[in-house]
Amino acid sequence: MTTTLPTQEQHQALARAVNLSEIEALGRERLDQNALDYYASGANDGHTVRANREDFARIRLRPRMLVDVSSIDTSTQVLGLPLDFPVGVAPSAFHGLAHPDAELATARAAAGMGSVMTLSTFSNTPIAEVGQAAAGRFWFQLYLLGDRELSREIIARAGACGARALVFTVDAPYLGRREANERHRFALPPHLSAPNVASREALAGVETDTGSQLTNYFQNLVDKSFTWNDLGWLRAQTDLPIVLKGILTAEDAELAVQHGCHIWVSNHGGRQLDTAVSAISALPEIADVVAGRAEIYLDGGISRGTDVIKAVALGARAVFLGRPALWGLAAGGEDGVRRVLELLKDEVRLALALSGKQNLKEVGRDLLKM
Ligand SMILES: Cc1cc2nc3c(=O)[nH]c(=O)nc-3n(C[C@H](O)[C@H](O)[C@H](O)COP(=O)(O)O)c2cc1C
Ligand SMILES: CCCCC(=O)C(=O)O
Repeated sequence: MTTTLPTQEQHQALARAVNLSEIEALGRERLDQNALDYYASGANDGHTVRANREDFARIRLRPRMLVDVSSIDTSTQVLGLPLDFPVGVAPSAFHGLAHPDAELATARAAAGMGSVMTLSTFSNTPIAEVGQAAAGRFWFQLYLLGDRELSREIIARAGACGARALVFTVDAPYLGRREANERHRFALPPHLSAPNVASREALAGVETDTGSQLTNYFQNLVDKSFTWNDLGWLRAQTDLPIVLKGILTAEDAELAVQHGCHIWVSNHGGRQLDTAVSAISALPEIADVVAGRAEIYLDGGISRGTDVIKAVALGARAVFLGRPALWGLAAGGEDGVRRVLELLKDEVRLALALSGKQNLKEVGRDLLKM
């Protein structure tokens, strides 16, 4: 396996970056319009994309003083997998738009940092190769396809390649309308494909009459009729823990627990239903109803260590990064994703120390002024 090393200049720029938004600026510079539209966009007016960030900033902390914080432990476990800090990489399609090493770079960075990567069904790299690069530190994200037989094969392959969990995305029976992609007629460049689901030819043949190639491609492939009643079928396909990604209400969280699933609170980074609640504002009612019966994760708008500890305080066991990982990947491949994770890990440690907490177990709702 080859690795494309960052140039000296990229390496230095990454090392100088002091926060995730500086890495975002470096990443954006390196992307063309097609990729930038795809990575950055939210659905419609982008209200939910902004709310994800703003609602984190609105929550204020109640730090405690005169605590021995000479040693801080940021570690946790997700489904029995030890993490050095409570941050993983969320699934995102097409890492090849950001960097030639694509998902391999992301997987290596996450594994090297003691994190975990979630591999999208729509990766540009086959599951088997990513599984090797991730050294056991990966979950597989499933889009259930209309073709059940192919879905069954993909689920089996993920398990055989070492995935530790199946993350079933439930908020996207259709793709939300990302208007920048429609306007600029998004298309996957000819050198990239989605090897887990379909050949390059299948993708190239898709009509682009709505503007974005993606909308039609996705619509043709994904099962839009799947309901809670069908979860038994999914359960029968795998022994892996199942995590439902895209839960935003206490009602659905209760159903998830009743079906033996874990819960990933998410609005898909504001890319699906615009004006849906922010992820962090949905978390309290979900944590209350779940009451420890399942693990809870969250993504959407994480950019600071204080965001991470706020989510932990409200009941998340770990949080996941969508766009920030992609900006890092664009800015410098494996090096760039590693830098994103490193910066956030350091911020989590400092946020804990300045809050008067020695470890994540001490982080509860009393840390927050809502
Ligand atoms: C470019 C892009 C592609 C995505 N692709 C997928 C995907 O294939 N499957 C999925 O479940 N979620 C996908 N998501 C949603 C992310 O997993 C995650 O929910 C979201 O990005 C989190 O918000 P953040 O970007 O603010 O961190 C994608 C997000 C982005 C930005
Ligand atoms: C065709 C892949 C869709 C990926 C996705 O979930 C997103 O763009 O948000």
